Amino acid sequence: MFPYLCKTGEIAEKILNDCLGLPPDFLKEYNHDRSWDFMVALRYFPATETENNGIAEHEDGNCVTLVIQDEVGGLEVKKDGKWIPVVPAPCNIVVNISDVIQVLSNNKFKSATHRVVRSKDKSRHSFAFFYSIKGDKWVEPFPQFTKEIGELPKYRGFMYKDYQAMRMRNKTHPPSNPRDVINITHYALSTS
Ligand SMILES: O=C(O)CCC(=O)C(=O)O
Ligand SMILES: [Fe+2]
Repeated sequence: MFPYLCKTGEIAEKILNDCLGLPPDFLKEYNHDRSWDFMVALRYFPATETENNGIAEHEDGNCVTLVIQDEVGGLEVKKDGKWIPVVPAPCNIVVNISDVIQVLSNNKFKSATHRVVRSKDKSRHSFAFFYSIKGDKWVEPFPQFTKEIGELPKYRGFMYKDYQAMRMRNKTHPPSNPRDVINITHYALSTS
């Protein structure tokens, strides 16, 4: 399954490359190492009377995420402030844009805000495949979305593994104030 999802990630990356108007294979050449890709198999127990949170609202920190969910559903994506259920269908793979693409494209493409809501009486199963980039890759807005079009970068550059380490720390040492959870805005620059 893993090699097929790698391949699917490459196809999604190619489509994004073309939709962003980048030269052919530009993203592929930037992201040629697959060693940081990983996958998780998740099980969500049924909601209780008082609690239905599966995974709270978040954006993924990688490049592109592929989600395969079972027929129970529960994945939701936020659009214009509203939560839209991603209705499960056999053989469907959900493709979520994640933070790296948001930064490289200088916000032209937005990282999908999503969450999982647990169903009342059924367990839910899903696979999430995180198509990533190499840890020592430098991430900053591409010139095609900044100086070549006269726009200021909306993020300062960073090493992918440093961002991942901070996200991991959010989990191992959750800050007491949710405001202090580190996400991609940590690297945001004021452009005004
Ligand atoms: O289980 C799912 O459908 C999504 C999981 C997810 O968003 C994540 O692991 O980041
Ligand atoms: Fe996610």
